Amino acid sequence: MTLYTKHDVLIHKTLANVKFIINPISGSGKGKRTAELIREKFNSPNTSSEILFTKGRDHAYSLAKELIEEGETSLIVAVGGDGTINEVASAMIGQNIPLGIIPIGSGNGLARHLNIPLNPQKAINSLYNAQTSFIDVGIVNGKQFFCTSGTGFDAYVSHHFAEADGRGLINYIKTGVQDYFNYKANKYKIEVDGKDYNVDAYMVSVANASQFGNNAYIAPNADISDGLLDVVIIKKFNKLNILPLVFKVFSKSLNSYDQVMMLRGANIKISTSSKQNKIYLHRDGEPEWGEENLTYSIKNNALKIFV
Ligand SMILES: Nc1ncnc2c1ncn2[C@@H]1O[C@H](COP(=O)(O)OP(=O)(O)OP(=O)(O)O)[C@@H](O)[C@H]1O
Repeated sequence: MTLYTKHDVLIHKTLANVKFIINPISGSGKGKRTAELIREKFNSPNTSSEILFTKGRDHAYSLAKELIEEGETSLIVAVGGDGTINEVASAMIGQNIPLGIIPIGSGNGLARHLNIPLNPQKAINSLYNAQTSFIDVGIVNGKQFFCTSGTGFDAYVSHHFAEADGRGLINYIKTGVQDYFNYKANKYKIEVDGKDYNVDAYMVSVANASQFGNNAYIAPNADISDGLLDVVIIKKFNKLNILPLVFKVFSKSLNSYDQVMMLRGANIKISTSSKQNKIYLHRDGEPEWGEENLTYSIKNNALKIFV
């Protein structure tokens, strides 16, 4: 007689009807190969699975929305980078169906934070050992983010990266280096849970997870289910001193850099001024335009995940 544990039963139920939403252009384009690996692994008669490819921006959101409305899916797996995860997860907030992740993006910040394997085969296999948990959802001006958001230099780079010829880490570094010498600091008024700060800064990041991706730890102590957002302000500094800053970002020690200010709170307002009346913003690395006043809040443990 076979004895099944509670965990076996959970896995069996969650993998009974799995839908994979794949972004074919994420990262360096591993989508098609990952689809083959999924087909090989999910070919047992006990599980039903389907693979859907996205066709452009926001398509992952509408695919996930349709799957939820149909009501037959037991698990939706986002196969892509942070932008794809953002679209799929935005449709799944407050739902009972959990989100799985197979990271094939350029930065994979959320997947790295959650310790999901970056090798597609290992990430697929890890679904068979996954557990259900919940993470917070960040909101900026009414729209969701799950990893990081912010305004200033990181948002400026995200706009130019979206226009670059290719994706992947190398293109991201090229864009960042080109932008670094053009970008100028701005004055910001930042309110965190009712307390005001006035700063001259290169960027103001708001983090739910600890990193942008590629192990660039912008908020090394961020906790993804504490109901709080980490606000990281990189104040104006001598641009020639970039190397110690970069070193601290990649060694998880940005909090010890003297031109960095770290705050934490649930309700955050960021105000600045710009000649165009709109400012560079990003949500999970995807470029957007924000108004001169940004309002951030958080929904505690509003997304069910299976990782
Ligand atoms: N078929 C498609 N063609 C072009 N763009 C697409 C397609 N499907 C989705 N997109 C868009 O691709 C963009 C990038 O996706 P994603 O974030 O997954 O990859 P990435 O940027 O390489 O990884 P990361 O965010 O981890 O750095 C998103 O804006 C998404 O909406």
